[in-house]
Amino acid sequence: MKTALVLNGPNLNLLGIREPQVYGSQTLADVERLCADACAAHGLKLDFRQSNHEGVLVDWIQEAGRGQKDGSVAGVVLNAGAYTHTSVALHDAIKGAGVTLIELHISNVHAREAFRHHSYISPAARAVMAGFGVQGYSLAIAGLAGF
Ligand SMILES: O=C1C[C@@](O)(C(=O)O)C[C@@H](O)[C@@H]1O
Repeated sequence: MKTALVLNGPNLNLLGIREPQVYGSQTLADVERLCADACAAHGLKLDFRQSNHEGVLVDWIQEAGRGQKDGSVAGVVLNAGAYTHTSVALHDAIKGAGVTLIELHISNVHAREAFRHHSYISPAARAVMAGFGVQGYSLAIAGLAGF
C-alpha cells in the first residue's frame, strides 16, 4: 500500500481557532481524521504532518521524492500556508524531488488579498485545489489516488 503524504505549513496548527470565518471551525486533528478516511477509501496509507518551518517542509518534500522513487509514496498534498506566496525554496524542492504534488488551500486564495494571488507552488504542482474548505483535503486525496 502506497503512502499519501499530507503536509501542512505555518499556522495550520491553529485551524479551528484561526480566522474561523475564512478557514472554518474544524481543527487540524479533524482534518487528519478526514484524510485518514479518504486514504482508507482509496487504498492509501496516510502520513499527516504539520510544521511552521520552511526548511522542515523542504526536508519532507525531498523525503517524499525518495519515497516516490522507491515506490512507497503515491505523492504529496501540500498546504504550504503563507509560504505558498513567498517560497522559492519550496518551488525548488518540489521540482528537485520530482514528486507528484497537489497544492491545496482551504480558502479560495484568488478571491482574497492580491498578495495571495501568486503561488510559487503552482508551477511545480501537478494540480491545484482551492476554496473547498477542509473537504478539499479529501478531494485532493481522491485525485492523488487517481493519478
Ligand atoms: O495559511 C494560509 C492558508 C491557505 O493556504 C489556505 O489554506 O487557504 C491560504 C494562504 O494564503 C494562507 O497564508
